[in-house]
Amino acid sequence: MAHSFLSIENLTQRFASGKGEDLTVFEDASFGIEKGEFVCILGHSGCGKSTIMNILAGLAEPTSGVVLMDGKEVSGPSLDRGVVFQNYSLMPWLSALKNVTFAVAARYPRWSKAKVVEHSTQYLAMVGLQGDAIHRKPAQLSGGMRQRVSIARAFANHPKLLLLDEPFGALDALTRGTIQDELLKIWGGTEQTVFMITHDVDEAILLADRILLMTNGPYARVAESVEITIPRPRKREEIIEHPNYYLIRNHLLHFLGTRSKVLSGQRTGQGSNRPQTIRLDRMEETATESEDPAQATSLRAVNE
Ligand SMILES: Nc1ncnc2c1ncn2[C@@H]1O[C@H](COP(=O)(O)OP(=O)(O)OP(=O)(O)O)[C@@H](O)[C@H]1O
Repeated sequence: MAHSFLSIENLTQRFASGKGEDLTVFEDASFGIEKGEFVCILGHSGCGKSTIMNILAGLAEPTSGVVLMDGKEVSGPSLDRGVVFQNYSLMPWLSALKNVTFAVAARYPRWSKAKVVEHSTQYLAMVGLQGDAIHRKPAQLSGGMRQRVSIARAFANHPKLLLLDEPFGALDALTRGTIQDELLKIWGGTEQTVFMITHDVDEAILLADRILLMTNGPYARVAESVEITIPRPRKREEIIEHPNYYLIRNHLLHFLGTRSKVLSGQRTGQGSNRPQTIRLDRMEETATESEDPAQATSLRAVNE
């Protein structure tokens, strides 16, 4: 089988629980992400999303299994992988601009100082930060502004893979909406691949090409890969009008509400656990033979 751009192969994570027995967070998890894809992962608290993210970032080692990016094994952090966490992780003693230039200068050591500043300023402007604000230190910025700085910093470095761990979790709904739009705009203009953790079903539908659904832990599984069959560009106000919107949303909510528990702890035996591909598309079905509107729902499950 040809490898994806990002290939997660038989990833297993166990932690010593302190009571003598190990905690198996997930076992033999396998999935791929293609170049340029925007993939979100949804699952209940504790199922292992951040653990997967940390392994992808090279910040943690799995108990067994490998992650390949462009065919090469991921080990240790790299400038090819940009990470945005919920808690901003900005350097408090540097201005917003310097937080970005610091990273850009490390990524492009041969660039002149002027070019580094120009490039960084441009990315800050893309997330709506300009003028006096970019010379302020993180403590003098609002939470939303700080999060914009970390997003600008990550994007300005053109990582091949952008890892976002609940990047908008701490923001109010309005700011969240604005930054989601900015993120889509920047991502749309680049070749970047995005992997994002979120707890927000609507955010995932708005942003993702595919949503990975995890069952509850321990022995959590990435059980499904749900395609978002809503064309881009997507607008927050219009997306809910799309015939597939509630179809997909209900499927996700049902999984999170019921099936994530039912499927939890079910071990599928030996070998890699690949998610089932789910494609829900009312349009496909209505465009073909179905005459009964109640039947005009296509649910195709394809084993990868
Ligand atoms: N270093 C560690 N040592 C022991 N157990 C750990 C460690 N890191 C994570 N865990 C456990 O592994 C499980 C998965 O944790 P993880 O943070 O990946 O979950 P999550 O899905 O990201 O949760 P949340 O949505 O709440 O952030 C949890 O039961 C957690 O307690």
